[in-house]
Amino acid sequence: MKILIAGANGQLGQAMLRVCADLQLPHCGVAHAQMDITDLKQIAAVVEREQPTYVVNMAAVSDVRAAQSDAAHCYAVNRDGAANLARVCAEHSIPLLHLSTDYVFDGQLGLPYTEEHKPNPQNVYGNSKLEGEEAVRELCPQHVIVRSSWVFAATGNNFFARTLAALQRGDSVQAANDQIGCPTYAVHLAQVCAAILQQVDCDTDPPLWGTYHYCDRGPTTRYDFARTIATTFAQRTEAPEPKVEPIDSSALNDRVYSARHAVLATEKLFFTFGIRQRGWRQGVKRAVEVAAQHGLTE
Ligand SMILES: NC(=O)C1=CN([C@@H]2O[C@H](COP(=O)(O)OP(=O)(O)OC[C@H]3O[C@@H](n4cnc5c(N)ncnc54)[C@H](OP(=O)(O)O)[C@@H]3O)[C@@H](O)[C@H]2O)C=CC1
Ligand SMILES: Cc1cn([C@H]2C[C@H](O)[C@@H](COP(=O)(O)OP(=O)(O)O[C@H]3O[C@@H](C)C(=O)[C@@H](O)[C@H]3O)O2)c(=O)[nH]c1=O
Repeated sequence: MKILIAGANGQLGQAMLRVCADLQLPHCGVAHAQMDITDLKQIAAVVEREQPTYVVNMAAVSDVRAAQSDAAHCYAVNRDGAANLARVCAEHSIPLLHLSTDYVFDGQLGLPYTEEHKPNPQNVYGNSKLEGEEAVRELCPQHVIVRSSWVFAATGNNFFARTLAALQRGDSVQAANDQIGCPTYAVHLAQVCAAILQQVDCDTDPPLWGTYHYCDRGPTTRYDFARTIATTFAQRTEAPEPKVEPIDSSALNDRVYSARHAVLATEKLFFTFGIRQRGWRQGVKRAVEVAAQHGLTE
């Protein structure tokens, strides 16, 4: 077994490197500078050189607002880059594990989304990820697509890290209380990806190819998520708890943000692979600890 991780410098890529190292799974991480997934020849060369038995695609344009203002670049990476990886994987009969998002759904259902629900993306990022999924399904039959949501880690461009940075500066935080979803700790999601590959590697019959949902346990609002970060931060630093204010998404004055209810149902993953959800609050504790080790003001 050898896992090639594309997008290895991202928040999920970094978590995957750590999890593979902890589990002693042979792996090789390639960052954007080493393998640009928009370049088919570069992918082919890296695959020839590294001879992986699995490829994991953690490379993407994940900044939802930037995607909206540069759609061409977003489609080039999230759709065409995914298609390039799928082509090379299929040519070498290498299974591809590809990451996708709750943003393929419109967030209007009011119930957890299963893998059977019809996607209806509402922004460029969500649409580019849906078209990336479709390319993977069409071009690489041996695939696993994992959709997740609200991924966070101690560092990187994510809601957790931005909120923690604001709290450290002593700024008050406003967080949307009309967006419901499931935060997911990057390490938990990476552990799920590793567990899936380990089971696929057991050569199960029938094969387990397809689309699965994973998010951490416990639907919540952005407001409650931010409050939990604030409480955990205050406990860690023994400082008074900073103020977090609930607001409507409409008050953020950005068309990309709107009220949504996008909870992913994870039963298919459990019944197929036996993988249970971890709690996101446990992830927040861990991420605050990790941030502290990297210089959280105390
Ligand atoms: N963040 C979230 O909340 C969620 C993310 N996902 C999905 O999970 C996956 C990982 O996301 P996440 O780790 O959060 O995102 P990050 O933005 O943290 O990481 C993405 C990585 O991809 C790299 N990258 C960008 N363009 C290319 C390219 N053309 N070729 C190779 N690498 C490239 C980036 O490098 P550089 O910065 O140098 O360009 C970056 O290191 C993505 O597929 C995303 O859609 C799914 C659900 C939720
Ligand atoms: C600026 C601001 C934003 N918000 C909210 C609005 C918005 O939903 C969110 C923005 O944070 P993020 O950029 O982390 O969130 P966003 O870009 O919406 O996150 C998404 O990222 C992509 C990659 C995904 O795949 C999704 O699952 C989801 O996690 O925070 C506040 O609550 N308060 C604020 O002051």
